[in-house]
Amino acid sequence: MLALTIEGLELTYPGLAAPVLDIPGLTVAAGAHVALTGASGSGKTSLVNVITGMERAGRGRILWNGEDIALLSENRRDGWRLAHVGLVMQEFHLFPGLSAEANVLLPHRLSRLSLEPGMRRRALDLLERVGIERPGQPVETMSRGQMQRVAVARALVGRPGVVVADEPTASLDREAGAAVSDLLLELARETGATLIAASHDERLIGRLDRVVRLENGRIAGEAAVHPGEGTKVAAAL
Ligand SMILES: Nc1ncnc2c1ncn2[C@@H]1O[C@H](COP(=O)(O)OP(=O)(O)OP(=O)(O)O)[C@@H](O)[C@H]1O
Repeated sequence: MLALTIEGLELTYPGLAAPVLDIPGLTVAAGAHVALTGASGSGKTSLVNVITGMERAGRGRILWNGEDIALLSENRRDGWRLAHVGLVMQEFHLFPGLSAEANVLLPHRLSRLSLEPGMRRRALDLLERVGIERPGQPVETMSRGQMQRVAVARALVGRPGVVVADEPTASLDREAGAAVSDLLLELARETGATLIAASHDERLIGRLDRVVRLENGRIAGEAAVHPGEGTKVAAAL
């Protein structure tokens, strides 16, 4: 499990008057379950991109268990991400022409000569737990909600130290959204993974233990959440 410390983060794009992210400091304890909330355009996806090393900030330190990923070369950052981060992005980045099962295993197949023992069994188990009945189905023939569930299974198969999810329930109906939230939380607990989820979904936010709200790229409020009070806390921030 990984702890995150952000120091002096600034992300700026050319042509914009103000930084898209301006976060002097933020810490997330190892094993914490944190919701990132905020209006559309407040910087949630940008923050997800920076903390996972997909975007390099102009300024600041992004420390995971003390290691500043901002200092790593692109190759080393890619390797670090594969080893430690389970990612669920808004665009799922699944490979058409491959089955659900092959998509779940693909990042690990690409990085290693052979899969770790048990990985294929775990992939099938995760797909079953997210309600994918046909693991052999090509992903391009799946509904958006099914693709989202495949992306969640892919993020979790390698038992990452941190799971970072950007709107992981956005394409799902109530029932499927609840199943994906359950799975994210169950697996994070099982493996002790830190979970950071950008979300508008009150049912997911309500089950995490801390809410951080962004406004114009800045932290506008944060609070611990007691079981069952997430919606109230998120609304009050
Ligand atoms: N490559 C870019 N160049 C310029 N501006 C950008 C770029 N990427 C993001 N932005 C701007 O940064 C701000 C934050 O965007 P971001 O996608 O992080 O917001 P968000 O909170 O995730 O929004 P949503 O909830 O709609 O996904 C927005 O004003 C967006 O237009």
